[in-house]
Amino acid sequence: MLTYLDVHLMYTLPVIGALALISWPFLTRSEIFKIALICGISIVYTTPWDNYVVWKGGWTYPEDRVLAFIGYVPVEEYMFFVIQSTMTSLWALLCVRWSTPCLNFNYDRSTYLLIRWIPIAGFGVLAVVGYEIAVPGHHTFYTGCVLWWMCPVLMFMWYGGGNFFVKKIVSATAAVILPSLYLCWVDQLALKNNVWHINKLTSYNVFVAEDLPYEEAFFFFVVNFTIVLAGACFDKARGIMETYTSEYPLRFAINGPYINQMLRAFIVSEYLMPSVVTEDIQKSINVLNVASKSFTTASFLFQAGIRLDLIILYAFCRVTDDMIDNEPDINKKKIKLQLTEKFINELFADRKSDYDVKKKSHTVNINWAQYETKLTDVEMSSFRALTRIAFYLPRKPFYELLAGYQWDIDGRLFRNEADLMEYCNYVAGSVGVLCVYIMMYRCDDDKFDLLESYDYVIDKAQQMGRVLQLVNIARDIVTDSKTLGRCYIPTEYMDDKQEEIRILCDEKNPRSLGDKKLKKYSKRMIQLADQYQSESVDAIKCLPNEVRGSVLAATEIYRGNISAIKTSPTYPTRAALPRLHKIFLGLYSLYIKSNRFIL
Ligand SMILES: CC(C)=CCC/C(C)=C/CC/C(C)=C/CC/C(C)=C/[C@@H]1[C@@H](COP(=O)(O)OP(=O)(O)O)[C@]1(C)CC/C=C(\C)CC/C=C(\C)CCC=C(C)C
Repeated sequence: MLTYLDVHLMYTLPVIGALALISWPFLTRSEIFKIALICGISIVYTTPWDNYVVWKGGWTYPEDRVLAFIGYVPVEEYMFFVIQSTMTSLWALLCVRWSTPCLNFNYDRSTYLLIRWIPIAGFGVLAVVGYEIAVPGHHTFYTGCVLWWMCPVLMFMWYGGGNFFVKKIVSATAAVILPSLYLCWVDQLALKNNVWHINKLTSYNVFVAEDLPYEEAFFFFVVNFTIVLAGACFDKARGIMETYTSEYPLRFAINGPYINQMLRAFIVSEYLMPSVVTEDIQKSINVLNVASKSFTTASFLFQAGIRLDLIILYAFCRVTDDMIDNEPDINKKKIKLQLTEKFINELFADRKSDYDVKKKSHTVNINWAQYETKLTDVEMSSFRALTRIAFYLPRKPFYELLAGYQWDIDGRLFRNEADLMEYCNYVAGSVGVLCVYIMMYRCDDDKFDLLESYDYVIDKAQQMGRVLQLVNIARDIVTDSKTLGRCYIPTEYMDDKQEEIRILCDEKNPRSLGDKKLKKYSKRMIQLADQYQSESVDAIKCLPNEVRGSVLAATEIYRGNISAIKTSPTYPTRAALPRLHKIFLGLYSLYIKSNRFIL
């Protein structure tokens, strides 16, 4: 005999367990808060309704199939409120987390208002109709009860989150449909086994599948739609706060002021916010997508707020690097570097020391006119985007990055590994430090602070940056020579220094060195990278919990280039792992390898 508890033990709880296992790397504090909030609201809002419907005979439970009743409803039914909310929210997380929230903002006023008000009017009418037809004992009762119960909530949520939901319609629909179909199947099983009965007098007696009254399917779809919409409202509010940091300055925290800010962000219409911010972000994302498949793949493993700021930082680093690399005239290169330095000076003009950071966003006085004439659209966008996150970043790493660019302009050669490491520190150690600041500020724990381990972590983040830069150099010997006439190989590695430098930097014909030599140089730098990697990787355990797996995965995906070099019989040009291999490497690091930093 199947009982209601068996239904949970066999069909709902194992699914929640499996979904929790799959989604745990993405279950940040704010995601857990969101799910808990949805569960809490669902218990409070559904309890009186469910008791009312059972009292009026909408459905019944044989006493021998349930543990006990609280009011008119069995305890397993109360459990179900939490189970359905959790199951659908976890599944929705897996469906919708991949896109950057601000890209789902609708800035067009007229379509925004139509998408907002037409469904709200529809829900309003349905609520009234539902109330009218929810006559106890009548076959319209069940349908009517679902309508008057859910439609007012949908009206409220649609006001703030409807447009956001529509922009994510494909993933949001998948989030609604699959758990609804699954619950229909479980329900059908329970109905067949007499775990509960739907009253024939208060329903239409229309069956969508064998033994499954249409009202049951309708119920699951409507409730799951409400749960996914509630999640979308939360994500929209967070997206607004993380995109418009000046207007919404508070960091994530579970307290009154933050929740108040969140409500404001939920209510606000996206079209009232400046769309240029999102356009800048879109351009930064394009820069990343075009420039680096490794970091594009890795970026998806971070929660939306951290991902966004990492992308902004990436785009700034990439365009400033390209501004210099792609400019053939040496004098123009210098002018571009000066311009970037001027911008950094203006951006950090109010800092008292190299590592001084601000707690809240504030207006920065930048004379944009002088940049507009000299920078391209994409460059301007990445400069502007950085301006919105710079308040919590220190200035020193930016100056180090510029010092690295200066080395490139000067075409400096590296005599030995010490020179190589110094360069790597400038261009990538600096980036490692900035990544740590982003993760500290944007993580879901406003109390998180590195305190005692600060120097250690910063040191190791620089080291990890150096590791990735070494991989980059070991991979790009051919491209650096051919496109830039640059050689980053320490000259102490070379048998005939002058000749090889001539071939690489002047002749730009790296292939004439032969695969054997190119591979030899590459492998020496990879060895160095591996040694530093094993020294730095342990510091990951000092980072906020929610980013540990993602940081490991990001660095491992990039280091995957090493195996692409090693497994190639010749020295490949820009060796890279296939996309699927990168995804596998990322997931393996995220789920398995990172456990030693988390457990
Ligand atoms: C997930 C994500 C979007 C991350 C972005 C990280 C980021 C901001 C990278 C900046 C990249 C950049 C363009 C820097 C300019 C100098 C430069 C060229 C550096 C090389 C990067 C490679 O980028 P590229 O565009 O060439 O990519 P492809 O090879 O074409 O795929 C570098 C190799 C530097 C990268 C260095 C880091 C990302 C720092 C890593 C360190 C941490 C994350 C800290 C870890 C913390 C501890 C405690 C260990």
